Amino acid sequence: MPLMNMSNLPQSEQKWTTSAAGLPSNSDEASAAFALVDEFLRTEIEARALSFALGHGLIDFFFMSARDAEELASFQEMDRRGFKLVLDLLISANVLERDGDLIDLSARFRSVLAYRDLLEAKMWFAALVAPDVHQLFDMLLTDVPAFMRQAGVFELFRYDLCLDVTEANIEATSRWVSYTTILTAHEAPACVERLRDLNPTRMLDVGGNSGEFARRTVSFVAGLQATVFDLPVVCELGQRHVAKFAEADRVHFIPGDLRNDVLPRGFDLISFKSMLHDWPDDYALSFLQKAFVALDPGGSLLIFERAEIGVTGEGMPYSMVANLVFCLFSLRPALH
Ligand SMILES: C[S@@+](CC[C@H](N)C(=O)[O-])C[C@H]1O[C@@H](n2cnc3c(N)ncnc32)[C@H](O)[C@@H]1O
Repeated sequence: MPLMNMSNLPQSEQKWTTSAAGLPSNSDEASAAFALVDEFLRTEIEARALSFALGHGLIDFFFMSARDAEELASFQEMDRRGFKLVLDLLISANVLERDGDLIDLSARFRSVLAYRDLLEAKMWFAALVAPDVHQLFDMLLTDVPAFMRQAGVFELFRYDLCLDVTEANIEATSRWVSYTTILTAHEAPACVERLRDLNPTRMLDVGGNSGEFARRTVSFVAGLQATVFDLPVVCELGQRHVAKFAEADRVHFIPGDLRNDVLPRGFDLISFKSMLHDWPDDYALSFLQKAFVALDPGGSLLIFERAEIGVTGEGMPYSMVANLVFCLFSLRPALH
C-alpha cells in the first residue's frame, strides 16, 4: 500500500506562513539563515527537485527517520526512473545522504528546516520569476520600461489593486504580502539591532506592508509604539496579520496613498524599508520631504534598501534570480 498517491497531491505553492519558530534573533543569525537557505538554491534543477520533494511529502517522509530501499519503494507511485532522478539530485544537493543501505536527510538540511518558511517562500518566488529571466534577459539589461511591461513579476506586485478593499483585491494582494512578510520576518534583526541605541518611542513605517517590520521592531525596543502607513488593502491584510501576535496593541495602521496624502506627525523614527526603490527619483524625494515634515525635531530617518547586485568569484547562484529581476531598481548614490 503506497503511503501517498503522489499524483493527487497539490503543489506546494504558498502553504508557508510566518511562525515564531525559526526566526533569527540577531543580525548574525539572520545572515546565517539566509546563507543556509541559499545553499539549497544553488542550481535551478536541484531547487526544482527540492521543491518537488517538499511539495509531495518526501522530505517529511525522511524527516521521521532514515529509509531503506523497501520503504522507499512503498512511497513510489511515480515512474521509477523519475523517482531515482529526484533522489540522486537531492543527494547531489546535500539534502539527502546515503549511509550504507539507508538514505536520510543530511544534518545540514535538517538545520535549514528551522527556516522552512523562508526556504519555501524563496523557492516559490524564484520559480515565479525565473521565466522572466529566461525569456527577457536582454530586455532586463537594456530596456527596463519594456521589461516592466512584459515581465510576469510585475503582474504579482499590483499596487493599483491595493486601493479599494474588496475580497478580490485582498486575495490578489495577499499573494505578494505573504512573501514580503516572510522575507521581512527574517531580515528585520539585521536592522532592528541598530535601532535600539536610538531608543525611539514612536515609529512610523512608511510602506510598512503587513506590519511585520513594525511588529519585530517593537518586540526588540521596550516601550515603542509603531504605526504603519500603507495602501488600504495592504493595511487590511496587515491588521489581520498583526492581530495574531502579542504585539498587536503596539502596531497601528493608517491607510493612505503617499502620492496624494501627507504623513501623520509626531514620530521620532520614520522608516522606509524596501520602499523607495519602487519609485522614480521625483516621487522618492517628495516622499522623503513628507517624512521630514512629519518627523519630530531631532528624530531619525531610516532607509533600508538592498545593495547593488555584485558577482563574486563563485558566480551567481540560482537563488539570485529573485534579486536579478529588480537589479536595475537599486537606489542610486544620490539617494543613499
Ligand atoms: C516593496 S514593498 C516593501 C514592503 C515592506 N516595507 C518590506 O520591506 O517588505 C513596498 C511597499 O510600499 C507600499 N506602497 C506602494 N505604493 C504606495 C503608496 N502610494 N502609498 C503608500 N504605500 C505604498 C506597498 O503596498 C508595499 O507594502
